[in-house]
This record gives sequence, structure tokens and C-alpha cells, in this order.
Amino acid sequence: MSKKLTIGLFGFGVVGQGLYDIIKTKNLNLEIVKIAIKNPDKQRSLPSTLFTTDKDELLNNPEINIIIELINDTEAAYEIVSTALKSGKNVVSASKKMIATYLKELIDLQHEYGTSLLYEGSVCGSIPIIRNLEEYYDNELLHSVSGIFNGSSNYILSKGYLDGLDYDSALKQAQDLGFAETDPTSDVGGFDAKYKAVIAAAHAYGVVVNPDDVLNIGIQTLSANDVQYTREKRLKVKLVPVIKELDKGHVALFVLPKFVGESEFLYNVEYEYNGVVVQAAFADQQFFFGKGAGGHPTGAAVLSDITALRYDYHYEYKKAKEKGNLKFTNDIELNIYLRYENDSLVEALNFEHIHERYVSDTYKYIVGKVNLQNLIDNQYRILEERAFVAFADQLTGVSLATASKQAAELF
Ligand SMILES: NC(=O)C1=CN([C@@H]2O[C@H](COP(=O)(O)OP(=O)(O)OC[C@H]3O[C@@H](n4cnc5c(N)ncnc54)[C@H](OP(=O)(O)O)[C@@H]3O)[C@@H](O)[C@H]2O)C=CC1
Ligand SMILES: N[C@@H](CC=O)C(=O)O
Repeated sequence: MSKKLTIGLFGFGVVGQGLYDIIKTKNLNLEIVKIAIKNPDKQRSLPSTLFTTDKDELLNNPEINIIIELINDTEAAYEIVSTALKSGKNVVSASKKMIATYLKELIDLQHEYGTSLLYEGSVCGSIPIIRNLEEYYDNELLHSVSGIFNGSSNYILSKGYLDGLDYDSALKQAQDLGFAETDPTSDVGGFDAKYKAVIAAAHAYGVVVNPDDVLNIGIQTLSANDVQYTREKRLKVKLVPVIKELDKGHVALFVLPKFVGESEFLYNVEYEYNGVVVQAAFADQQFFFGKGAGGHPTGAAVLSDITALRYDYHYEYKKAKEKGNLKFTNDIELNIYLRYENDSLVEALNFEHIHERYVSDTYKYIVGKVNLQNLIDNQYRILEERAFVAFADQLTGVSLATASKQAAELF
């Protein structure tokens, strides 16, 4: 019989309960000894003796050998996870914001204390992308990793495009289904996708990037004109993080809405499903597809990490050792679609090339090439002015797939 896992679980919300549902269907030789929650007055589906609001009852319990952290409070999560790692307990977490924000510290803690932190559930829910980037693509030259990394925003886009549902109602449904973050701005504004991309970049390329340095523009300002424009061109809008190795040892990373054509894998990824497109030198293009949000899909990924701890699995962060010289950069050119009202925004973005321009009384747009840093500098203005930006490689004939062979000129 494999060694018994004794678990201290933090959080009994959507993911915590999803994990519990899965565990109870199987005889896995593991036991949840205690569950820490925040609100002692909330009605629970399990005996009250199992719950506590005192984190030390779990962290200081020598019988517990694994801590599972599934809470919705970033700072508290970091405190719990770092304390556990320091005290010799292995940890599984799905808290992508916490992991992306404190990735360097968490890697250092694992090395210093010889403990393991696994977080497959933090990136694209049920899709096993972290272990694949870490292990399978160990020796493969990765050109790019991109995809749909957020279920809620994809759900909203699908509900609008396919079912004609308005934005607010679709968001409410995503919240009711347990897909959305406590603050859904994280989902629709591209923050959540950015945290996931930051984590994926560490395993794909060995770069640890501060999320504050990464552009994220979301879908909040998508208008009827934008939708009409994409329909006419037989495109769809998807919220897509792109992680791309450039020439001369640089990695670019950004999150933008993207126009996606029928021939692209992401075109048919709908609702809460996520998709990851890996462009590799020899394997060429590969596609991972699965549910990206919700208690059971995420719980399944968390359980996979728990069982991996049985055989002492830990991330080696191999690319950081092998490719340690890669540097993150925002100095790249992108082809974008910009729908705007104020001409001064166009001036501020300082387009280097304009492919297409349209102006009427009610609708103005430009398709052209800008520097990513200019977008970052005007990120808040774009949102305030309710302008809409999308990565528009489809409109200029330069896609991530074809571009991979052209190094820095891809965009
Ligand atoms: N929902 C999803 O589809 C996915 C979520 N995630 C991530 O997983 C984590 C959990 O998400 P989710 O389950 O949806 O969140 P929920 O809001 O559904 O649940 C959060 C849980 O955390 C508990 N909690 C909050 N603060 C503390 C604290 N300081 N100590 C102990 N317990 C605490 C809450 O307690 P109480 O019950 O008393 O309120 C609640 O049980 C988040 O980081 C989220 O980003 C990752 C992938 C998918
Ligand atoms: N809010 C997230 C949940 C999973 O990570 C999403 O919608 O994808």
C-alpha cells in the first residue's frame, strides 16, 4: 500500500468542495484531517468538528503531511503556503494570483527547505499544462505558448457570440457557476489570464516575471461594432495570453483580446473551456483542450498534484537552470485593431505602420503596428475611454504559427 497522505485543507468554497466530492468517490488512502475556513457561521455540508478558523491547527499539526491551499485571499494564502513549506510540509495550491505574485520567493523556499509546492490547478483548470511544459518539453525548442486561459471571460464571449446573451447576464451566470474570481475584474480584465501566463512562462522558458510588468487588456470594452466587424471577417474575439521566445534571448508576454480565425484551434474553444496552443520547433503545433474553471475540473487537477506528492514529485524549474539567460521584454511590435473615439489616443500610441483605417460618425478604427510598451503606457487610458484593442495578426497575415519561423518579425 502506498504511504497514507494526511491532509490539512484550507478553503471549502467552489474548488475545496469540488476536490472533496472527487476524493470521497475513491479509496485513495488519504484523509482530510481538518479544514480551515474563514466564516465559522456558514452552513457546511460536513460535520462542524472538521472545520476550524485557526490556521495553526493545521500548520502545527505534526500528523498532517500535506497542506492544500484553496482560498480566495492572496496575502493570507502566501502566509499559509510559505509557513507550510518552511515547516517541512509539502503544499498543493490553485491560487494563481498568489503564485504568480510570489513565484520567486516560492521557488527559493522550496530549494531552501527541500519541500514541494505543486500548482497544476492554478493554470487552465483541468488541463495538465504545467507538468507538460516542465517535463515533456524539457528538450524541445518552444517558440510560443498561447491560448485561452480564463474560463469566465470565454464564457461571456461565447454567451454573447453564440447565444446572444448580454454581457452583464453572462457575467452573472459565470459567477453563479463558480467560474469567476471574487472580483470578476480579474477575469474580464485579463489579470487572471496574466497570472496564469506568468506561471506558465516560468515552466516554459525559465523566466520569472513580475505580473505588474506585463500588459493585460481585457474584454470589458468590446462593443457591438467590434463584434459586427469580426463577424463580417469570419473571426471571433478570444482573450489570449501570448508567451513568445524572440531572438537574442528575450521572451515577450502579454494578454490581449485576439481575433481568431476558423483555421485556428482556439476558434472552437467555447464557454468555460480553455485551450493551450504550444508551438514547438520539431513537434510543430500542439493543442491542449479542457475545462478551465469550476470545482470539479480544478479539483481533479489538485487531486493529481496530491497523488504526485505520494512519489515525492517536485518541479525542478529545469528551464531556469538551462535557459537562465532568457530575459523578459516589452520591446516588441504588435499588429493591433484599435476602436477609439479620441484621435489623441491614436497619436499617443504612435503607430509605426497603418494597414487599415476607417472613420464614420459612430465608429472609428485602425489596424496597424504599435510597440507593446506604448500600449502599456496607455493601458488605463484605453480602458477609461472605453476604446477596444485586439491583437490582430489575422488581419495582417502574420499569425503566431507562421511567424514562429521568422523570429522577431513575427508580429
Ligand atoms: N473557481 C474556480 O474555477 C477556480 C479557482 N481557482 C482559485 O482557487 C482558489 C479558491 O477559489 P474558489 O474555491 O473559487 O473560491 P471561493 O470563494 O468559492 O472559496 C474560498 C474559500 O476560502 C476560504 N477562505 C478565505 N480566506 C480564508 C482564510 N484566511 N483562511 C481560511 N479559509 C479562507 C473561504 O472561507 P468561507 O467558506 O468561510 O467563506 C472559502 O471556503 C482561488 O485562489 C481561485 O483563484 C483556481 C482555479 C479555478
Ligand atoms: N476565474 C477563473 C477560474 C479558474 O482559474 C476562470 O474563469 O478561468
